[in-house]
Amino acid sequence: MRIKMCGLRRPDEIIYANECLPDYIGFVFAESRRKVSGEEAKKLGEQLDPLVKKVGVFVNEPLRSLISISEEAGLDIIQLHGDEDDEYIREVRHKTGKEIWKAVRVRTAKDIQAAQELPADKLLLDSFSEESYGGTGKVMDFAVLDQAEIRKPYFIAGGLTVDNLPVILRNTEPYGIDISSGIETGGVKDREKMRKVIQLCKRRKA
Ligand SMILES: O=C(O)c1ccccc1NCC(=O)[C@H](O)[C@H](O)COP(=O)(O)O
Repeated sequence: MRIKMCGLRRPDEIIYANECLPDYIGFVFAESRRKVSGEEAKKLGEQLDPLVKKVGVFVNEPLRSLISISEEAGLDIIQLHGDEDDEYIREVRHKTGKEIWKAVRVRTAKDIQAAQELPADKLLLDSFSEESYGGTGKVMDFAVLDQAEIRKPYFIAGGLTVDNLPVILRNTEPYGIDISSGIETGGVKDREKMRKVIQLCKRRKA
């Protein structure tokens, strides 16, 4: 199972990622306390172990700006976390040639069914919140996953922590997990929590 750790924005957080080697780290380019610029992401990415892929998280970003950030930061994958539609996603693929993940803020199974008709490669199933598009630390209702016929590889996200991961992993079969708030203490990434998440997921792989 793949692991994405999202919202890294400080050099020490990159050091922690290099120590524990998640499959992906995410840079948030949307409005958020975790927001980084293309230039900051480029500098952080230069310190990152090349084994770890860089995912850029965007919310309804104007296409030109997304392309320019993607090039500057040397992103491997584009994660669309807003209300991006079929046409926009096709344009992103055409202009960047990158793998695309579409985030779904899940309320019902219908949200998932609708999103999997979009031309994205993978889905990232996140909790719904009125306040923010993502990174809320809110857990979704995982029962919804059983009501949807999910044909694309998907990540589960939203409020995952070292405490709830073992139970969630026992009851779901995702392609990967995505975690941000749950590996933070006082708003910054926590080396020990990052290490623990990797340990828990490896245990599941075995
Ligand atoms: O992380 C953010 O601050 C953020 C802001 C706006 C849009 C998306 C954002 N994050 C996207 C992610 O992929 C998060 O990892 C995902 O929402 C899960 O976050 P969390 O519940 O904090 O683990």
